[in-house]
Parts: sequence; C-alpha cells; structure tokens
Amino acid sequence: MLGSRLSRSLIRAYSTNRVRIVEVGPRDGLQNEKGSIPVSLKVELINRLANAGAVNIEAGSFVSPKWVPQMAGTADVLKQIKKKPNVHYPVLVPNQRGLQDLLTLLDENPSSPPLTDEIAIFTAATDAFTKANLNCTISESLARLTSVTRHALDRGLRVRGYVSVVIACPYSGKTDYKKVREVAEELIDMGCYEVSLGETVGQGRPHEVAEMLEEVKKSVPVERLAVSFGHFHDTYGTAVANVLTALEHGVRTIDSSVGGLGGCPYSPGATGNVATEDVLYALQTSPHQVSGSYQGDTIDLEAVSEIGWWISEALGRESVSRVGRAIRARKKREEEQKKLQSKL
Ligand SMILES: CC(C)(COP(=O)([O-])OP(=O)([O-])OC[C@H]1O[C@@H](n2cnc3c(N)ncnc32)[C@H](O)[C@@H]1OP(=O)([O-])[O-])[C@@H](O)C(=O)NCCC(=O)NCCSC(=O)C[C@@](C)(O)CC(=O)[O-]
Repeated sequence: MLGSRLSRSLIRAYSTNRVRIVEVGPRDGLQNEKGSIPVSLKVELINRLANAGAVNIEAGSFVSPKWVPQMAGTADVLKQIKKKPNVHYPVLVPNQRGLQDLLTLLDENPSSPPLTDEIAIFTAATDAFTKANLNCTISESLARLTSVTRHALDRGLRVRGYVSVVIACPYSGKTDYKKVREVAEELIDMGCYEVSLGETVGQGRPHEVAEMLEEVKKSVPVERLAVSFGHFHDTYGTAVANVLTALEHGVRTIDSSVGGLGGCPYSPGATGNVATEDVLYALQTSPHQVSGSYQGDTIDLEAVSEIGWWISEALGRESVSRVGRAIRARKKREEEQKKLQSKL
C-alpha cells in the first residue's frame, strides 16, 4: 500500500519534470566535522531547514559512535526536533543493532507523526570502500542489509538505499559501473523504494556520470533512480554540472547539503557535498520545478542561503556555497548603496 502510493508519487515527479531534493546537511554534512557536535546545534539546523520548506531531511545515524562520533546523540536529536507533518526525517542504519536501537526509541516514544518513518541503508560499489566504511565486504553488507530491510519494512518504515563510490573509489581507483548496477539492483530487490548513487569522492566528470547512469539504467528503472540519484560531492567543482547531466538522463532526485557541508570520514580528501543553494539556483527558471522537497514551486533561496551561512559560521568558517557567497556579496553591496544614498 505504502509502496504503491510511493511509486505513484515518484512516477508523477518523474513525468512532470519535478525535482525532489533530499537535504543531507545535518547527517552527511555534519558527520565529517572535527570533534563532536552539540545535539542542540543539530536540532536547530533541522528545524531551520524544515521551516525553510525542506521535506526530506536526513537527521542523523544509528552507527557506532566509535566509528563516527559526530553522529552520537541521534536519538536525542529525533526526540527534540519540532516535528512537522509531511516532513520525513530519515536516519542511517548500518546493521541490526542500529535498527534495534531505533525501534526501541520509537516504541518508547510513540507519537503522531512518529519520530521518523524512514531509514537509509548503505553499502558501496567496491569492497575496499565497504571494508573501510562498514568493516565487511559488499556481499556481507548486502546480506546484513537484506535482513535489516525486511525487519524495517515489517515495522512500517520506508527504506532508502545508498551505493557509495559510483565513479571512483579512494582506495581502489576507477569503479566498475557494472558493479554499481548490480548493487543498486540488489538494493531495489530487497525493498528499497529508491537508491541514491553516491559520487563519494567528487572526481566524476559529466560524461562519466552519463556512462555510469546508462549502465545502471539497464537493470534499475530510471524512475527509481530518478528519485534517488544525486549526492555529488564537490571536490573538483563538477558537482552542479554532474547534477544537470543526471537530470538530462532522467534522474529527478538530488541529494545536497545546505552551505555545501560535508565530505565522508572514509573518503580522504573529499570536500563538501554539492550545496543545496547551488542546485536550487541552477534549476531556477529552468523547465525543472523543485517541489516535494523544498515545498511549493517557489523557493526562498535567500532563506536557504542564510541557513548555510548560519551553520557554517556556527562551525567556525564561511559558507562554501558559491550561490550563498554571491547572495551575501550582493546584499552587502545593496546595504552599502543604501548607506551612500542616505548620506546624499
Ligand atoms: C557497522 C559498524 C558498526 C561495524 O563495525 P564493527 O566494529 O565491525 O562492529 P561490531 O559488530 O564488531 O561491533 C563493534 C562495536 O560497535 C558497536 N556497534 C555495532 N553496531 C552499532 C550501531 N549500529 N550503533 C552503535 N554501536 C554499534 C558494538 O556494540 C561494539 O561495541 P563494543 O562491544 O566495542 O563496545 C561500523 O562500521 C560503523 O558504525 N560504520 C558506520 C560508518 C558510517 O557511518 N559512515 C558514514 C556514513 S556512509 C556515507 O557517508 C556515504 C553516503 C551514505 O553518504 C553515500 C555517499 O555519498 O557515498
């Protein structure tokens, strides 16, 4: 039932050129920060994003705090955010232990809407990356995730899948796109409603993205990728071009991080994700309408940009979003002009 409603809305999104954005800043963005991050800061970031209209906001991870200390306290984050109806707050779950911790939290804190209705499971297209990220091989991870997914679906949660290193791997070089296809197909077959293809290291060029997508589309319907693809980290500055290439190839969901927050603790040298503001700007006035993620067809780009600046400054640096920087520079110029005019 949930599956068919979801499929209908994904097909609608695909056929009407609507683009869905999954805001991953509070999870993928913050997980790469040095040291621990106060729960209160994560809660405020998520609330601000929801107030700006984001409806898919990754809220954290139920992973080992020894592996990723920045995601400690995700249970408290889920309890403290001001839940908005129609907003999804997915959390990453790597194994049964993570799922069990989440289910216990949900049982102990029944609410309507529930604290979360979605998990994201993750693996990769190379054994070397999977070993570094999950301490197991791809096939071991898929076996684990099959039972996690079955259990989560039984409990009424929806499940999203991730495949990392779809173009290149920091440990083993160029990725075999056939492997990306096989892993994505397995995630769909086990019950994921969509699969996000992660260009984790940010080395990918548009033509490589196109080739990879054409390979994956041989086995996975583009509508299922359309709502899951994206996640172009921006190490070499090709992320927005890659997003546009993905759209040309039928993809309709983009993962992005406000302020360009991010990176991956197991991808040395990778910088932040593609900034939400940069994607929104690139799509403004294009045939692609962004909705179903940032609500409505008109998006307050300036509000999103302000959040990018606010969180970056809270972390002790400037926003790396090019659009965020341009908007701030324009505002500064306008203020200076106003001051000048008032003196005349
Ligand atoms: C999967 C494990 C736990 C295996 O790690 P392991 O060491 O093999 O696990 P283990 O089963 O041997 O357990 C070791 C310890 O961890 C505990 N443990 C075990 N599981 C959990 C859990 N769920 N939550 C909390 N604690 C847990 C377990 O209880 C035990 O505690 P101890 O006895 O030593 O005190 C570890 O490798 C891990 O946590 N990895 C997470 C890595 C991660 O979060 N990476 C970043 C997210 S992926 C990403 O960013 C890519 C993505 C999604 O964005 C897509 C892209 O762009 O590429």
